[in-house]
Amino acid sequence: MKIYEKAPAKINLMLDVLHKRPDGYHEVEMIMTMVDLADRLEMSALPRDTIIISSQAGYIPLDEKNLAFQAAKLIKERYNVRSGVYIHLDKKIPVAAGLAGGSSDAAATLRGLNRLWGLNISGEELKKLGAELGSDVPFCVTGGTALATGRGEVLTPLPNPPQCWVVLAKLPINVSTAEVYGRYRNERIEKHPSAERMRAALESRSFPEVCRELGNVLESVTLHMHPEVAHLKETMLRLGADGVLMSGSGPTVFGLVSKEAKVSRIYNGLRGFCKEVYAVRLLT
Ligand SMILES: C[C@@](CO)(OP(=O)(O)O)[C@H](O)COP(=O)(O)OP(=O)(O)OC[C@H]1O[C@@H](n2ccc(N)nc2=O)[C@H](O)[C@@H]1O
Ligand SMILES: Nc1ncnc2c1ncn2[C@@H]1O[C@H](COP(=O)(O)OP(=O)(O)O)[C@@H](O)[C@H]1O
Repeated sequence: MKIYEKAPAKINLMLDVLHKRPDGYHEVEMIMTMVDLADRLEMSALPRDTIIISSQAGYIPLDEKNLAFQAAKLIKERYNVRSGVYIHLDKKIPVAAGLAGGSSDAAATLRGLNRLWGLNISGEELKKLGAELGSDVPFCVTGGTALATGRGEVLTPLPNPPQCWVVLAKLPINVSTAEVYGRYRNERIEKHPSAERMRAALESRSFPEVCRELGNVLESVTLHMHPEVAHLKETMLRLGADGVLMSGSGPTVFGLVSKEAKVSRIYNGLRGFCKEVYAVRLLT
């Protein structure tokens, strides 16, 4: 039997950092949603007690460093599963981009193996397992749109944003999430984004208000280290995007666009100097 799971990318509509915790993580307030840019996972049972990962992407680890491997190992150990699994990852989400590709693969592995091995693990339990793998994994288990607090694992469902186009652009820069959080300083932020106001914008289903409330305090770190990301943001706005923001710790920048007619202009304008550009819909 083969099980297929889709692992979509997330974007952060707002991200605020409250303070650093004694455990080294940062207390955050984020509103996240999914976009229709997804990895695809194929899982099949193996008679031998082993986990094998393959991928068409040459640039991700295929051993125990892979988050899908870690998810499979965790579920096997916790539920005493003796059979093995072969997982093929068809990677479409750019890696280390602020789009939670690895986290979404881990979440899809948890969902898929729950089905493959008939374990009947509840959604709540899958989220708890996910939190052991990474702060963004619990959100990726359920998807939709949510307010994430704590270190990202405490979730409150919210209404989806009004449907629109999302243009994503990633410069060939590597950004480490740990380094960005490590360099973050609260006192450098003039105006923090507001989870309350973004929530109100989502509840009133107002696209202009969603665009107005976009904000991410981690931009203060990544844009300082890589000024070309700020240039990318400006270009996207100039080309006509309705709202523009860096996702997560970056470096991917996304633009929200309501009118389809504008999308190809923005896409083509960006392709001039950025190789990785995607035009997708929100996953609502
Ligand atoms: C910034 C965000 C925004 O959605 O996403 P990405 O840019 O990674 O996609 C997340 O907070 C990232 O979540 P995730 O990528 O799962 O992080 P983890 O693996 O749990 O942690 C990686 C490292 O980031 C730091 N970290 C992460 C989360 C958090 N709330 N505080 C932190 O300080 C810690 O140094 C940790 O060792
Ligand atoms: N299945 C996976 N897909 C992508 N990256 C993975 C995976 N497993 C482990 N990684 C590693 O996780 C790191 C973060 O990748 P990713 O989740 O794509 O980024 P981000 O946290 O910025 O959204 C990368 O350094 C990558 O090598």
